[in-house]
Amino acid sequence: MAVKIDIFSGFLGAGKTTLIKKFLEEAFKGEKIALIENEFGTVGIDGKIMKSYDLQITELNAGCICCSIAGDFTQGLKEVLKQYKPDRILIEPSGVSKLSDVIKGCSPFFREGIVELDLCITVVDAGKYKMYLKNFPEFYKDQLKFAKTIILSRTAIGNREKLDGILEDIRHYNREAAIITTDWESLSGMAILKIAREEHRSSLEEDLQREKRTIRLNPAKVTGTCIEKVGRSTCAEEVFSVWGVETSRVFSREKLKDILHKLEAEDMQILRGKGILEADNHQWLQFDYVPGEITIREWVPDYIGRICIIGSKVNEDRLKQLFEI
Ligand SMILES: Nc1nc2c(ncn2[C@@H]2O[C@H](COP(=O)(O)OP(=O)(O)OP(=O)(O)O)[C@@H](O)[C@H]2O)c(=O)[nH]1
Repeated sequence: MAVKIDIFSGFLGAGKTTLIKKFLEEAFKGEKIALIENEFGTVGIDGKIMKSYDLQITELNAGCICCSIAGDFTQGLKEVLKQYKPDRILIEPSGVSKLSDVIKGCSPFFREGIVELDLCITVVDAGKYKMYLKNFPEFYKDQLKFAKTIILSRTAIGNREKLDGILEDIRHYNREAAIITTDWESLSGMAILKIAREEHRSSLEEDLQREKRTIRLNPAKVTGTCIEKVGRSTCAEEVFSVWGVETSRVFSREKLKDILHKLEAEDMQILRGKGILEADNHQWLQFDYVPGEITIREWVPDYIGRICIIGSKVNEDRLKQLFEI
């Protein structure tokens, strides 16, 4: 029987990892699961965050599995299939990956019948929809266009009118996908799974055919630095930059909060920050930063602290100064 593949796409900080956790806890019980975790930065954080779950994790960092490390992705997928023999493989591309390229990376495996696409989800932060669509249209539209299910996150912050406006706008890019606007908290993982499986109206084959009509692949470039398309496709590395560091530095919760607040005021267009750090009294903290939202949680001890900051104008020296590293 073909191994199921689920792709969890979505822009930086949209809620991909959070959704994967929900499915693991509420919907995928009893299945042998492998997770391919792709981080744009050199320092992986999500792989550590998912460690408490019973699954096989393959981390592919320092680039996007859709372009600069596409070869590593193919190899990683092969190895997971051969060595782990899972029932299901979850793929979390970096937030700046193009979904069409991730699907294309899986295509040879689909064609051989080794794997079949089960879920193809894009998570969209309802609060930042317009801003990201305006500033990063090439990446954002691609993630919307090729999803079979689009799930809005942070719906609690928007009124119904605003959500309906987003819904209407998304339909310009994707008329087929099932769009979930209900707050996740009130839906079970099983309910989301059922919607994602039943409601989308086109098959992957149809999507690939549609894609073929609009994208001409240069086979020599498929595993190279960037899949070449008619009208040149932009690579995430050309638009986004990242600062990642491992550190033994100890931060108080207050100090960390203060630094993250300062990120907001910096002229670096920081879009995402995440990390795991040692705090006072041998405690550990895990933090998430998206513009306008800082979350700091208690965490389990690790052997080293990690910070990853992604933006469009990242200044490493200034970040080192801020974090005092
Ligand atoms: N309030 C609220 N917070 C959310 C929601 N979804 C995600 N978050 C928070 O947003 C932060 C980022 O969520 P992640 O699930 O790590 O997002 P991601 O898409 O995996 O992010 P990347 O690591 O950039 O790929 C975390 O602090 C989450 O708890 C939501 O629907 N509502």
